[in-house]
Amino acid sequence: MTQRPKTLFEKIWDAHHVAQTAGGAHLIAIDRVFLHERTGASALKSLAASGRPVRDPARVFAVMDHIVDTRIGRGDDTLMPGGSAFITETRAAAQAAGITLFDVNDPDQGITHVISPELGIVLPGATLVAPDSHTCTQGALGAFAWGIGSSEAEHAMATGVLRLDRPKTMRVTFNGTLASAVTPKDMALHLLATYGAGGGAGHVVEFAGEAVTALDIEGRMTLCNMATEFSAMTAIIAPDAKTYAYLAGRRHAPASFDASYWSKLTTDDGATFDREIVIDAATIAPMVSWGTSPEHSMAVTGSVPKGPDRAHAYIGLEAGQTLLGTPIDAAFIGSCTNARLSDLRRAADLLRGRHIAPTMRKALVVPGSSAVKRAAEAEGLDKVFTAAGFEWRASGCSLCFYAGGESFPEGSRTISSTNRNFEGRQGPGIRTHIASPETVAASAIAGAIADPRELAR
Ligand SMILES: CC(C)[C@H](C(=O)O)[C@@H](O)C(=O)O
Ligand code: SF4
Repeated sequence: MTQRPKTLFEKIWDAHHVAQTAGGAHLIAIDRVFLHERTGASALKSLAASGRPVRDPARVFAVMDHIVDTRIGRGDDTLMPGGSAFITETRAAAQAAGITLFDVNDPDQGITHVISPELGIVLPGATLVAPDSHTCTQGALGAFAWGIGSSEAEHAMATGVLRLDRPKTMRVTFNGTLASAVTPKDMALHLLATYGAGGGAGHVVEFAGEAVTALDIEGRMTLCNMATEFSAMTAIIAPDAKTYAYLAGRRHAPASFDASYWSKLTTDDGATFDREIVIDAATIAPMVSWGTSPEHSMAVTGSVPKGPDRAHAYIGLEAGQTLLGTPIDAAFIGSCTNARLSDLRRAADLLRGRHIAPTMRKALVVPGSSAVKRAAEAEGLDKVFTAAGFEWRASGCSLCFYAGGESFPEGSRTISSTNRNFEGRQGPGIRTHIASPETVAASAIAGAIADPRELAR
């Protein structure tokens, strides 16, 4: 009997399906749990308080990324008022639970979704959960990886399973080839601008097509990172030879990949999705957000569309205005979206021998992990950034989100390689424009929103 064709997601789901409850929910086996200090300590503490151990500590990892101070020479002190408690409590709870902790000054420290792939913790065909909405990033390795709440994290650690309603499936196919200076960030913003921030609600989104296969693993992570901005449960990309080459030799990855199993981790011909979207990659331009939702995004050369009045009022841009040439005060290159080595290299390529505009009030680069920082320094990228007028920091989430301490100068209009441009996301009153690292670099040089293609020529 031939088997019904299955999507990649269905194969991972079926392989991890433990049972179905009387109410119709499913119990899914969880291979890895990843915690960070912003939400992790509460899950660990609540578990300990209930007298239950972590069922299998070897499958649970924690890192300090959200609250840590990214100024060089840090300890447990942080700019967030009261923030040190997140760090010290996570450390104590992680040690008591016997899980692996990447502490503040650990050489493997970094943003959760950067270090999990870097260390080979997330694997093709595996399930991974973390109490963080951008866990979808890790689907780029071919895992079913999704963000959960703290109480679900507690449940997963105690039992090794989670209760789920079966998500719907969607395939987003990017056919053709990206134009030069167009990046995975632009693909994500194009998808959001076209189909809306609610477009993926309730779905596991498989990204497929030539333009996705052509991406390197770091680019695939950028694309998957923004699935949560699309309201998707998560995203996934079929693993291929690039995935295996990326993972080879990573500390927690298996010594070899069994081709007979791993090569089956693809969507079968004839498998069906609840929804399909097809995009011609060649039509995508460098994108910048104009408003206060990632769906408020547009081609950098376009004019601002009519959106909600409140978004126009907050961002201070009218419908019909061009974005190009809009003065900016600050620039940020960082986050789990766009702070991997390839991102820093591409931004540095544009900044080499140039300087940010004298009107810029703050510009900083925060590497996605301590390993990325070391690798960038070994290539001299830190020198390129500092010579261009950027601050060079230690790794962490930093100004991707406002934790209550550091922000941009009051009233700043900021261009940022991050994933969220909500009101107040980077600090009270801060106006955020999200874009690729190339567009951030080009705009910092111009002191105004700029088209990276102009510099790349
Ligand atoms: C603090 C954390 C729970 C949050 C998330 O879940 O995404 C943060 O990482 C973010 O990007 O807003
Ligand atoms: S870098 Fe930003 S988006 Fe990513 S986990 Fe940290 S705060 Fe969230």
